Amino acid sequence: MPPMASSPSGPPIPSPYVELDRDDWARLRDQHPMHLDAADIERLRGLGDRLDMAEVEQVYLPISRLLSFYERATARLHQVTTDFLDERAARTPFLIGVAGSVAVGKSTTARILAELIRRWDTRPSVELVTTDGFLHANAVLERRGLMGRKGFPESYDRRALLRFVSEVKAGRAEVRAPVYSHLVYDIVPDEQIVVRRPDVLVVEGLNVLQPPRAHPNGRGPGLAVSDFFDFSVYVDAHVGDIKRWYVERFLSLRRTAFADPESHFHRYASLSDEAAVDVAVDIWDSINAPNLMENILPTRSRATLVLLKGPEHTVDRVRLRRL
Ligand SMILES: Nc1ncnc2c1ncn2[C@@H]1O[C@H](COP(=O)(O)OP(=O)(O)O)[C@@H](O)[C@H]1O
Ligand SMILES: CC(C)(COP(=O)(O)O)[C@@H](O)C(=O)NCCC(=O)O
Repeated sequence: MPPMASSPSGPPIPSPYVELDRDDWARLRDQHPMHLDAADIERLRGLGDRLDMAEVEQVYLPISRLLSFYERATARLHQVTTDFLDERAARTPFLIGVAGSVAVGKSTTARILAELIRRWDTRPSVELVTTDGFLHANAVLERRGLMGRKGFPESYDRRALLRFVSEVKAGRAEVRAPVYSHLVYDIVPDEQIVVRRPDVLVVEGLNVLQPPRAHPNGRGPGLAVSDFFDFSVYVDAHVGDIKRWYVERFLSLRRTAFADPESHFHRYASLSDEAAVDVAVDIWDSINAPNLMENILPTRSRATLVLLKGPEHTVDRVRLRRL
């Protein structure tokens, strides 16, 4: 059972979640078909992730089945509103948010969900956008003294991200998103992702479940990106495990991405293991851990579904919102 929220007075508030272990969750796949093979999974798996065929079948196929029910129910709900307004129903994309810490494996989760949805019988068109494209460029972050705060809410152009998501949801024919490069550690000038009225949009990023900001003129909070989500997933793990995955990934990146002279981290390519661990731990402790504790973890309770990973990077338990 999921923990009950404790309150300072009175009986505990019942949790809106039901928590299942992996075996019980796996049964909920029912007859949902598997269309991915080992090569697809290899292609979709991020560096350091342990995703395998069993995890896709036991964890992600039940999610895909649930999402197909949500998608149909959401379309019907939308129809109710347009009928009520006596308007002609315009198609609106189904939006899914994927949140969680740096190095927890959000991008693998987002890619696998996108791929499974593409293979539904209805063959929906699916786009995937990561929020790093909405980070301010390094030049702006430097000017504002925010280079050590990359990934914190204030390091993003939140208005542009909100505009992007709301325009896609409104069914705009063509909406553009900027592109970030992990290699150069900056926004790529003149490059954009063009989103053309997909049936489904997956939005992945650290801060996609952030609550709305207080309005500067005191008129109360405005809209948040998550207000446009029809479903959201938070990828969760113990902070000590995530830190270890971050450091291990940093060590492997020395031989791959950092070896590229274009890489922002190229100077770390030739570091010894000990020195590389020191650098990775320093970046983790000074940027990513405080961001996780202050900004990301507090948004977990806003997710529809929480995937709880064990020390081996595998999803061991699933928590689904039912209230
Ligand atoms: N310095 C880097 N150079 C190249 N690729 C990177 C670097 N840091 C992260 N990546 C890649 O970027 C992707 C997103 O990483 P991250 O934001 O940590 O999210 P997550 O691990 O939750 O998917 C991952 O596929 C990761 O391997
Ligand atoms: C680019 C990121 C902020 C992630 O962005 P997201 O796509 O989640 O919005 C993050 O991967 C990052 O680079 N953080 C800065 C500290 C570090 O180098 O790990």
